[in-house]
Amino acid sequence: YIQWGYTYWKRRGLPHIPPTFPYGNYEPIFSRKQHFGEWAKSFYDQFKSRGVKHAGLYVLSKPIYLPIATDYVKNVLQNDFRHFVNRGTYYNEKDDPLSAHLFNLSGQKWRDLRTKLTPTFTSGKMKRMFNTLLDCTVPMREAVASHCVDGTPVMIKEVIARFTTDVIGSCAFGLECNSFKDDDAAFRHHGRALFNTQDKLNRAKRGLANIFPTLSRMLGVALLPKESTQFFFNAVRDTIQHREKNNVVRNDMLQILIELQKSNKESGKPMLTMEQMAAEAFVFFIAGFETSSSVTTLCLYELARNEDIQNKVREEIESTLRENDDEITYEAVMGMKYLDQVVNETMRLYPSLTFLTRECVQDYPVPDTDVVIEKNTLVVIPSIALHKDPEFWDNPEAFDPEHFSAENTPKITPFTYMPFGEGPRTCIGMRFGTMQVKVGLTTLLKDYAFSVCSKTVPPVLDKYLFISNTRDPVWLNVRKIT
Ligand code: HEM
Repeated sequence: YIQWGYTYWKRRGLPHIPPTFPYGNYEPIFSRKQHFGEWAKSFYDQFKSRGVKHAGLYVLSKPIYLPIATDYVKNVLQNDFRHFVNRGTYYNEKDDPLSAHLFNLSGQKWRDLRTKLTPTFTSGKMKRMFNTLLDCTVPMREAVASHCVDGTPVMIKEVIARFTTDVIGSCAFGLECNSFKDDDAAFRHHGRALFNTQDKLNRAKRGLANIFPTLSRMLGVALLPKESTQFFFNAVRDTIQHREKNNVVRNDMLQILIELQKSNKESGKPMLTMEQMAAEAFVFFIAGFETSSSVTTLCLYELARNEDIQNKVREEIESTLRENDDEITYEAVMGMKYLDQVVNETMRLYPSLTFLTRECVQDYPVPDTDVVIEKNTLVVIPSIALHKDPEFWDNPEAFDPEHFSAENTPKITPFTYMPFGEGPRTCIGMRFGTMQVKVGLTTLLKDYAFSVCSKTVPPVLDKYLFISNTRDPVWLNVRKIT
């Protein structure tokens, strides 16, 4: 029966690599030889060199569809999105209520919630949150300054993770997280717990849930640590109750959820439950702090290795701030063109999600072929492979912000650069994430110069995580600019 299962793609006439029992094509992930994104890239590269436009893979016995040609990628993510509405990630509303958030939800529930939450991230709302975000840069700069005084290298990844935790805690939950004052501050503690890859039981549960979601739901598998679920739920409930009781109004995402709730009530539309509100605030936290922190950290790492590029960004920051009476404003930060190029190039080389997924929700005949992608098939789009494909990028492994210069940007082939995903399910927090990364970089680079030190090692992806988090700490030397 298993052997027959392994002929699935052959029977459909799709190019594939012969699978072996029991892992299918998934052995390098089980033996931790490769990160999932690197694994998907290695197949993309193999098929691409054979001139193949799409292919099939097996995760254990589960068939996976791998589009290679950019028009096929575009069909899945955008043109034929109605066939691929779901992301195919695991959630369990009953046993793991905080997992039922926008990132994981499927079908109509996702559509309804996406429409409701989209107004949270307009540029007007971003401007309203800008000063809250700016306040969070003060302890970050103090932490970096202390290393200039004693001349020790700074573990920049931890400093930035504390900054983004404070930012999201403040802008999503309306709470001061104090990540810099207290090494084990609650939000930072739970943030670490959520990305802890040392817990073997949790790793096994995660693997089971992603490969066999229906069985896992039946078994009541919950992926979030119970104490973290309780912590985030209480934080949201207590804050909402406090605001309602004391008529407190703040410029943050929770306030936007509260206002949404009020307008739903007035117009007789269905209200969000407290669990749903907590799940949304939670996803803003989990999707927002680690992604932005990785991008900022890896950007500083690349700038430390490329002094000329670092100097050029700093010159732009200095001249922009000079023209702006030394004030860091939303318009000043978002208007810097070279900074934008540098951030884009960081996300090309180190996308936070090295691959995107979609689940087929109704049988899909692939245009101009005899192949039909069946309902429930998981589609994997290896964005990192497209980001580094030599057909689309000159010198793809080099950190070169000129890839995004005014001259080169119009030449970028659509669907070969997707740091925030693409199509209707693209990142909802893109504006906020970009703003956060750019504010972090502007406030640090204007006063401090970064360089590599003896402890700096090239970033290696943590193979236990699906997102692209670096396995080792990132150490840099820092010097105050006089
Ligand atoms: C630099 C920072 C960030 C990066 C690189 C990033 C990247 C991504 C990517 C690649 C996706 C998947 C898109 C797809 O499948 O097409 C995604 C989805 C998502 N992101 Fe972000 N993100 C960032 C910041 C944020 C922030 C700050 C928030 C919220 C405050 C956020 C909330 C979400 C949510 C809720 C989704 C799911 C959207 C949906 O399914 O409708 N992200 N993000």
